[in-house]
Amino acid sequence: MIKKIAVLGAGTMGHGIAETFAMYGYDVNLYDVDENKLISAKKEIAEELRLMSEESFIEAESIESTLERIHLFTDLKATVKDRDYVIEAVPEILELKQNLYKKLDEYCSPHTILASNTSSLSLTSMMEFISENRKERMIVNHWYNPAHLMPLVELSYFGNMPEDIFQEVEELYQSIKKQTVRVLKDIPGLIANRIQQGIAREVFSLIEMGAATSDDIDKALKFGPAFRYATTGQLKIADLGGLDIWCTVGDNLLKVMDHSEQANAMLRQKVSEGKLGLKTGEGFYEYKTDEANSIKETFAKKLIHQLKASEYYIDKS
Ligand SMILES: NC(=O)c1ccc[n+]([C@@H]2O[C@H](COP(=O)([O-])OP(=O)(O)OC[C@H]3O[C@@H](n4cnc5c(N)ncnc54)[C@H](O)[C@@H]3O)[C@@H](O)[C@H]2O)c1
Repeated sequence: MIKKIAVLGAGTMGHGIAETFAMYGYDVNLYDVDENKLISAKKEIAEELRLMSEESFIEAESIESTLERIHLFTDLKATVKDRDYVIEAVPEILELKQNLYKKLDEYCSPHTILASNTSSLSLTSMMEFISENRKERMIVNHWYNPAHLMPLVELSYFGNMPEDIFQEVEELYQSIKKQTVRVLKDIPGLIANRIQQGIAREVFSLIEMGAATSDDIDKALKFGPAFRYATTGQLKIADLGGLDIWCTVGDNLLKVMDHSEQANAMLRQKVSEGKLGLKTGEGFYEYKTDEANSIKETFAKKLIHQLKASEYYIDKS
């Protein structure tokens, strides 16, 4: 049974993953090569817990004990030596991850399960230098950002891991109230990122052709397709509407929609001009320098409310 967790990399994803396991009572060792990252991660976790408590998602009294369950490390061997489950959220560089797994294979106990939060690297390539026995205990567990608020975790189900070990991982995620899905093929981007890129490609194309303002395109998504996607999903929606209708509309529309195989040209232009969004004050919208924190807080609050609402429609089967 998985009890002791290690999270490697305390950045955008790692801090939120550590926070989530600790919120649900797990003992967590959080490791980073940069000590400053560990310090800022702990501060960020405390802030996020405060907001969740203000929004009545967690009890205020639980914050201190949650923080006490997260132990900070800069020594990899010490981080993982007694751990049952280790999840890595280090930068998306294949060699870096391969080297890390080589060390983990050596430092971890034979029963330890090794998971990667990779967004785009194949499990097969990350496993290249590790022992055959450990390959049975390696898995991709892809979380969504922000990790402590987004329910989805995609689990690779590629056949390398025996069923009983896989079920242990699934049960781990059930115990922290995540919605897992099994991804059956080792494909770049797994499932959710591919769907998201498909939507983003058309959204960027619509703004490029001047079909509507940024605000109206976002509203069309939020109050149109995304509104029902949150509750029902594309395939069930297709069934509800009728596959014949989807077939006809697909024939009419898909040929006039964006087919490009690269990132959108207008998006690339904005990047080259340094317009990177909130962090530089301009992207598709403009931002005042002092409003970044309140925008992020409002985003997090909305997700907390969405998370509470999802109790009604989440798949409990
Ligand atoms: N950011 C996202 O939205 C997102 C979403 C899902 C998955 N991911 C994936 O999660 C992983 C981490 O992404 P991130 O956005 O959190 O990155 P990040 O840059 O925010 O954090 C990475 C952390 O790893 C640390 N690090 C660097 N080398 C290390 C090493 N050898 N050992 C331990 N720590 C090391 C860095 O100091 C940093 O704190 C990547 O594989 C990424 O593709 C990211």
